[in-house]
Amino acid sequence: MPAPDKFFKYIDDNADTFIKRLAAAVAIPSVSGDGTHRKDVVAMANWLNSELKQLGVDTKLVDLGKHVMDEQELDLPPAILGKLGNDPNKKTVLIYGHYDVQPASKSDGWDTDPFTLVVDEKNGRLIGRGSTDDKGPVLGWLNVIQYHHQNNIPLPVNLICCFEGMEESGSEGLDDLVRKESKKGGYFEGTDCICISDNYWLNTRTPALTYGLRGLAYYKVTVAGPGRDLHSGTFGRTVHEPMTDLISLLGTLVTPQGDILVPGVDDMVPPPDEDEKAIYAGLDYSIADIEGAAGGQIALSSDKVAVLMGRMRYPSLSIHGIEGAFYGAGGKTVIPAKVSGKFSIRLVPPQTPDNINPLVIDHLEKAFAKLGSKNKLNIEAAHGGKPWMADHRHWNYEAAKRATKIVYNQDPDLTREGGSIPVTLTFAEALGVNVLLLPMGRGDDGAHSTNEKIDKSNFIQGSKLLGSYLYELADVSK
Ligand SMILES: C[C@H](N)C(=O)N[C@@H](Cc1c[nH]cn1)C(=O)O
Ligand SMILES: [Zn+2]
Ligand SMILES: [Zn+2]
Repeated sequence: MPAPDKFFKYIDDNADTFIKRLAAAVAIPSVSGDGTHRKDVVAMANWLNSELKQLGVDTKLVDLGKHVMDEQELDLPPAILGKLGNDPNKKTVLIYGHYDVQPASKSDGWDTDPFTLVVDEKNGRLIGRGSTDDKGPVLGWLNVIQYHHQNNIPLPVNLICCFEGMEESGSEGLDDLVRKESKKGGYFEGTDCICISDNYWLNTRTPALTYGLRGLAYYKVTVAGPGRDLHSGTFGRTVHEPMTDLISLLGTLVTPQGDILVPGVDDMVPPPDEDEKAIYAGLDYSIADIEGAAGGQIALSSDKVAVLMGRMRYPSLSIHGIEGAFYGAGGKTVIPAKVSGKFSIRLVPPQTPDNINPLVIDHLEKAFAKLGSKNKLNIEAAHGGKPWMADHRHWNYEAAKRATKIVYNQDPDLTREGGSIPVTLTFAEALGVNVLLLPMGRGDDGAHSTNEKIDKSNFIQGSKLLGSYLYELADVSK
């Protein structure tokens, strides 16, 4: 049975209430990667837990223990597990999402306060940190549940929820929980399939179903020598400078064309055959889409297939920042005593952090030795995750395809995502069931960036899509 018209109408009629709830979520700065915000991440967990309870979901908060971040021991934010429905005649779907966000501050270049949701009526946009990644999609599920709860209508499937607060910082603690609860008698027992709404369409017009994610290996490389910051007039050309060493090292990692210079990394990936290239050629995507989303005419190639392969099926190496460097206004003439470069590699099969880390460490050590510097080098392999691919011919995808057709009157693009959701593979392996990624937002949403947004239509139609997917799931043959 398809989702009833009443459901679609309810979502439209309650759009303002849903946007208010999104505003309340965005207002909690649940930045997992910054220890000073840990209490906000926990506040966000409590808020989400209470919203779920009010909607009739039977929830519990699970303590994930402690971890060390930036030399500080911190409590991990809890995972929220929830259940709604327990009918043995219905399929059981596990939904996952995250309630933490990337850091954001007005000084990064936001036009408005990142933690105040701005409703831009003129352009139909909801702007704020987490609007598309991943508070909007998580609340999309709540919108669906609210319709059923308020109207006393059972969901067409049994629902198991798993929401975490550390996804943007390596999902620490979650893998163990997922493995434990996937065993016989565990909380996730009986799961037939999984759905994750935490990525984006390729463009701004075509809905997508996603069957692959890149993995991630994140590094912090530190160069230190002087006992404190130095005057460059007094010490310039008299000492080995950490910043000069670090910049030289970072310069050995990747070319401006994106080729990875760490020996063995690019070579690990087999080239595509003609059939695979045809898949990329068939996707609704253009150079204007990537340049529009990037906000500049800066694509590495004018060939759409090459650009798509760079995002979906090749590894990439990005340099993110330098800690300890002078970055303020004015012309401070300092030699920083200790600087840390941060970079990451997005991984594709057969790459994993375990087989990539030794290559990166060996390369950096050799490159540093060549500098002949007396400074000290420290390399930290921080968080990471393996890449993931699913069978997109599975009934889970069929249900999502039908739902997309109903809500958007369009067939979805079948995509592989360039980003990473580390726990996806853990769920797939631990439960042995199919995982579907069902994105809500558009390719130009600016996740992780300044002025992150979700279009109001994506939030509202996306909520209909999630609900409709549950109805199609109930119908589709296993
Ligand atoms: C695709 C997902 N919404 C996402 O943004 N994942 C992050 C995960 C991550 C890892 N380190 C920091 N964040 C990503 O792909 O960067
Ligand atoms: Zn993210
Ligand atoms: Zn996300």
